[in-house]
Parts: sequence; structure tokens; C-alpha cells
Amino acid sequence: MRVVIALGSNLGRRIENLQGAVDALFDAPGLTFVAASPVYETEPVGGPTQGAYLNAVVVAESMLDPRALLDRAHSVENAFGRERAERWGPRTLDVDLIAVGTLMSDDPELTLPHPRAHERAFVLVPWAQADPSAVLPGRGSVAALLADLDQSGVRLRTDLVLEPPA
Ligand SMILES: Nc1ncnc2c1ncn2[C@@H]1O[C@H](COP(=O)(O)OP(=O)(O)OP(=O)(O)O)[C@@H](O)[C@H]1O
Ligand SMILES: Nc1nc2c(c(=O)[nH]1)N=C(CO)CN2
Repeated sequence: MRVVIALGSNLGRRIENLQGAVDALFDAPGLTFVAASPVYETEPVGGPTQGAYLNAVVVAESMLDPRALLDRAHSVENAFGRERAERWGPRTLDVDLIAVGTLMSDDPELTLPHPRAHERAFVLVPWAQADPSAVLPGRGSVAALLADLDQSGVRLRTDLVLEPPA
């Protein structure tokens, strides 16, 4: 099943946190790397006053069940010292499951697609670069969603790149 994973960091060595997440996510069986987006510097959305984020999206092929995928996302966040202090607050690493195939779920522990993905340029801009034909289940094409979104807070960092997993 095709899965779309969003990465974000606005604390510490941000690009190293993102690259570390890519390496760690694929360090165990069940997940195969397909593509990584370019890296974007983005203005924080929501939460307290905080520094700019680096955001990127990774596309993968998964043989894991969605719950195991979420567990892996959480363990990678925890490995990077993520503290869950404040909603939408600063973090060394955020790993969100944006879509898992075409699954739909309203379970608060794992809502699919991610309930705020459709309104987040910091997710949709990198996703569209990683997969120009991307579709957000239940919401339509990512390109069409982006046409209605303000993308001014999302800036390409041509000097940064995510390598495929080590
Ligand atoms: N699609 C999903 N991806 C990741 N976490 C999810 C998803 N759906 C529900 N959750 C749950 O949301 C909880 C909070 O996640 P997290 O701390 O990453 O939120 P946040 O990054 O501050 O805000 P947001 O959810 O708006 O990105 C997690 O414990 C997780 O179980
Ligand atoms: N620019 C940006 N803003 C955010 C981000 C993020 O990754 N990038 N993540 C959030 C909670 O998931 C809240 N706000």
C-alpha cells in the first residue's frame, strides 16, 4: 500500500533530524522507500510563537498494518527526543501519517487521511513535488487543493536535500 509521511522539525539541527527520520523509518522491514520531496522552510502554523520549520514528505510502499506504521512513526519521533508538551508547539521531529493507501479512519489515535492535511501548504507543497499526481483520499487532487491555498509561507530550500535512507 502506498503511504505518505510528513516530516517536520523546528528545533535543534533541523535537517539532520529530518534525515535521521528518513534513515530510521526504513531501518526495519515492512517499509520500502519510494521518494522524498525537496526540503521547504515554512512559517509555523498555529501554536505559540516559535521558529521556522523545515518540512518534507516521504512516499513509501508499506506492508505494515496502519497501527504498526503509527507505532513506527512514534518511535522515530521519540528517538529524536520529541517531547509532547504543547499542542502545535515546537518540536525536534514530527512524523505524521498523511495517507495510508485510500484508507479512511476517524479513530482519534489514527485518523486517515490526516485531518488537517488538506489545509496545510507545508504538507501539500512538498507532497505535490514528490508525486505530481497525488490524490488526498476524500478531498481530491493535491494540485487542486493547492490552487486554493496560500503558499506564501512555504519556501524551497535549494541548498538542502534529503538522501534516500542509508
Ligand atoms: N494521521 C495521523 N498521523 C499521526 N498522528 C495521528 C494521526 N491521527 C491521529 N494521530 C494522533 O494524534 C496524536 C497527536 O499527534 P501529534 O503530537 O503529532 O500532534 P501535533 O503534531 O501537535 O498536531 P497535528 O495533529 O495537528 O499535526 C498522536 O498521539 C496520534 O496518535
Ligand atoms: N510550518 C509548520 N507549522 C506547523 C507544523 C509544521 O510541520 N510546519 N506542524 C504542526 C503540528 O503538526 C503545527 N504547525
